Amino acid sequence: MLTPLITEIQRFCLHDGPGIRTTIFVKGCPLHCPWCHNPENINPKQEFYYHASKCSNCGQCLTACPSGVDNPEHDDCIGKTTDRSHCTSCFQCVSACRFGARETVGKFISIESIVQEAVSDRIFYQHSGGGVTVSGGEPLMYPEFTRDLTYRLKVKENVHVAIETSLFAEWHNIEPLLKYVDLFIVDIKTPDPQKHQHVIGGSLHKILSNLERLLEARATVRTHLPIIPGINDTSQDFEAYAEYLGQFANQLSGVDILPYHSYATGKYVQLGRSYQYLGVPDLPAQQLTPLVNALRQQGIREITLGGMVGSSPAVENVAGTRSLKPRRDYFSRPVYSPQGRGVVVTQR
Ligand SMILES: C[S@@+](CC[C@H](N)C(=O)[O-])C[C@H]1O[C@@H](n2cnc3c(N)ncnc32)[C@H](O)[C@@H]1O
Ligand code: SF4
Ligand code: SF4
Ligand code: SF4
Repeated sequence: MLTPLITEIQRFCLHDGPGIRTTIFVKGCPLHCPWCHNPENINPKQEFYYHASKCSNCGQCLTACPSGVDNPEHDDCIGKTTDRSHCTSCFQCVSACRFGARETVGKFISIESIVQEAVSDRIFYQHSGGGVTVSGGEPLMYPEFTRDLTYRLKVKENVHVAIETSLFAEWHNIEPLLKYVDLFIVDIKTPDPQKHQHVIGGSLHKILSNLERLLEARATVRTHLPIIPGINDTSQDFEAYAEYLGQFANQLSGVDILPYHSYATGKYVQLGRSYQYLGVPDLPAQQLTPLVNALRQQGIREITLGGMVGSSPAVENVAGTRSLKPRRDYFSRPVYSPQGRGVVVTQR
């Protein structure tokens, strides 16, 4: 069985499905969305973060590195650069660093341990209608692992299971999950097949065919539409999305519009990678009103800006994208949302 490295088991998540959830992030993805806010989950292998704020410039990592990064032509700590082309991922620099400025990303955790950690928050799931979400990276890159994990969570532990996926996978690896996954959250990154192939690196046809098969099988499905400047933010894109999804208005449980945000910029730097969207401002939620209207006209059951939040998807019914109010989450902390994150804008 191909087993993924895990980058995080994140508790008390409010944006990855209904209620309070634990989200499990697997490392590895067959696609490469250049705006991805989880860049640490794209490469399936272990990497390291370099935390500049903790670095004392002691140079121990350079001395420890066997791969020539302490060669005189490299006059600086490799962690500070975006060029790790000489790096062989031996992580001797991580061991050498006494200041915690270098940190490995991704570790193997047994399915038993993942399940144990996830079910420790069962009480919160029960009170909020939450559960566990498998995300990443791409869970379907590890079909047997995901099948085994969701089987144990659903059948043995009886918790609500969601999966966040691109659906870029073979149907025979998706079908077995129908028994164990309560909610499929499916990302449609552009309605344009050519752009999908060239920018993201996978077939849109395969993804949509899998989506339609899930709907035929009567799975519970929401779609995520990440709206990315220069990729899928024109009125033609919005119309294409609405026209396609409108065919399934009665079958989809909802559509979540995710405005582009740049909060992962720092992670790209820490991973020593360049970020193609550097300087691109976050997309204001107001700009997405035409998409909301186009989807609404097609009769989509529920539309949110930013995804589901809190104890129930039906948390609040806000008439328009402008009337964004602070809300209260499960622990009565106000949830302010400049982008309209998690606001249900329409429900039928
Ligand atoms: C990181 S992906 C992981 C799961 C799966 N690989 C997928 O693409 O759905 C989780 C969600 O984050 C969204 N996302 C990624 N980068 C984003 C960004 N910069 N702004 C807004 N949403 C983003 C994706 O569109 C997807 O809905
Ligand atoms: S060993 Fe750690 S603290 Fe010292 S230079 Fe390298 S990263 Fe910075
Ligand atoms: S992980 Fe890369 S940078 Fe660090 S010591 Fe090994 S080769 Fe050098
Ligand atoms: S498919 Fe998901 S995890 Fe993979 S690069 Fe795109 S957004 Fe990131």
